[in-house]
Amino acid sequence: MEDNECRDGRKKVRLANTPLSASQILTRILPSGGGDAENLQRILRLLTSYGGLSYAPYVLQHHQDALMSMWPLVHKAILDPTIEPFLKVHGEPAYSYYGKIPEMNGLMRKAMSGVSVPFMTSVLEGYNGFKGVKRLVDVGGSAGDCLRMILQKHRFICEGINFDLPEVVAEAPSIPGVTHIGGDMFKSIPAADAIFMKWVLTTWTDDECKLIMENCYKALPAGGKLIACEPVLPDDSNESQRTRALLEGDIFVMTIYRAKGNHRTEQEFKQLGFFAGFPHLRLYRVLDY
Ligand SMILES: C[S@@+](CC[C@H](N)C(=O)[O-])C[C@H]1O[C@@H](n2cnc3c(N)ncnc32)[C@H](O)[C@@H]1O
Repeated sequence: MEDNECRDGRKKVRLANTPLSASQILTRILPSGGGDAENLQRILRLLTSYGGLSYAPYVLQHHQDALMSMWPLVHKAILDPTIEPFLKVHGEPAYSYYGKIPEMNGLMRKAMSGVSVPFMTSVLEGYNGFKGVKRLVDVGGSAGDCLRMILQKHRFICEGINFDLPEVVAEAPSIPGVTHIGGDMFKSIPAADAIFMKWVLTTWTDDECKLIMENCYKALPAGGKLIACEPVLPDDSNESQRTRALLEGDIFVMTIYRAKGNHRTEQEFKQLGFFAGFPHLRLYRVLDY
C-alpha cells in the first residue's frame, strides 16, 4: 500500500489531500514510467520556497498564455506608445480582461498573496510609519493580505478598508477588522487617516498616477500620510541582480499594463507626489527582498 492509501474494510482507498512525493507524482502523470523525480523536486522546491505560502500562483500568473504571447510584441510599445501590446491584442486593458475571467481574476489574487506576504514580513520588521493611524485604507489591496498583516502587527489600527475593483473584492476572504469595498481609484477613494498602497502606481502612466494620488490626497485629513510601496529604480543603471530584476519588471509593465506605465526613481516619485499635494517624501528601503 502507498503512503497516501489506507484500508476501509477490504477495500483500498486513496486519502485525499495527502502529500505526494515527487516520485509519486511522476508515477501518476507518467504511468508508463520515466521522467526525472529529482528535477521535478527542484521545481517543487522553487514553487513552495516562501514559507507556508506558495510562489506557484505568481509564476503561473505571469506564464498564462494571454500574458506570455505578449513578449514577442514588445516592439509594438515602441512603434505606438499610446497603446500597450496587451490591449492591442486582447482588445481591453489587463485588469478588466482578468476581471471577466474568474480563473484569471482568482489567480491574480492568489499570485499577489503568495508574493505579498513574505514581502510584507520584511516591510513590517523595519517600517514604523503607522503610528497614530486608526483607520487605514489599502488602495488596490487585492485579497487583503497586506492589511491583515498590518492590523495584526499594529493593534491600535481599529479599522482597515481593503479597496479594490468590485470583481476583486467580491471574492476576497473575510478578515477580522477589515471591510472590503469595491470601487475605482480613478474616481474616488474611501476616507482614512492614512492610505497604504503596494505595487499599484508602477503599472500606470504619470498622468494616471497623479490622478490616483490626487484622489488619495482628497481622502486624507490635512497632513495625512500616503504610504506607497513601489519598486524604486536606481538613478544610474548597474549590473546588480536587483537592478536587472527591476528593469525586467519595467518592461513587463510596458508590455502588459501600460506602454507608458513604468518603474520610477526616487526623484520621479517625489515629483508625482509633489504634484498631487504631498510636499515630503521619505524613502524607506526594503533591501532583503
Ligand atoms: C499588482 S496588484 C497589487 C495588489 C496588492 N496591493 C499587493 O501588493 O498584493 C494591483 C491591484 O490594483 C487593483 N486595481 C487595478 N485597477 C484598479 C482600480 N481602478 N481601482 C482600484 N483597484 C485597482 C488590481 O485589481 C490589483 O489588485
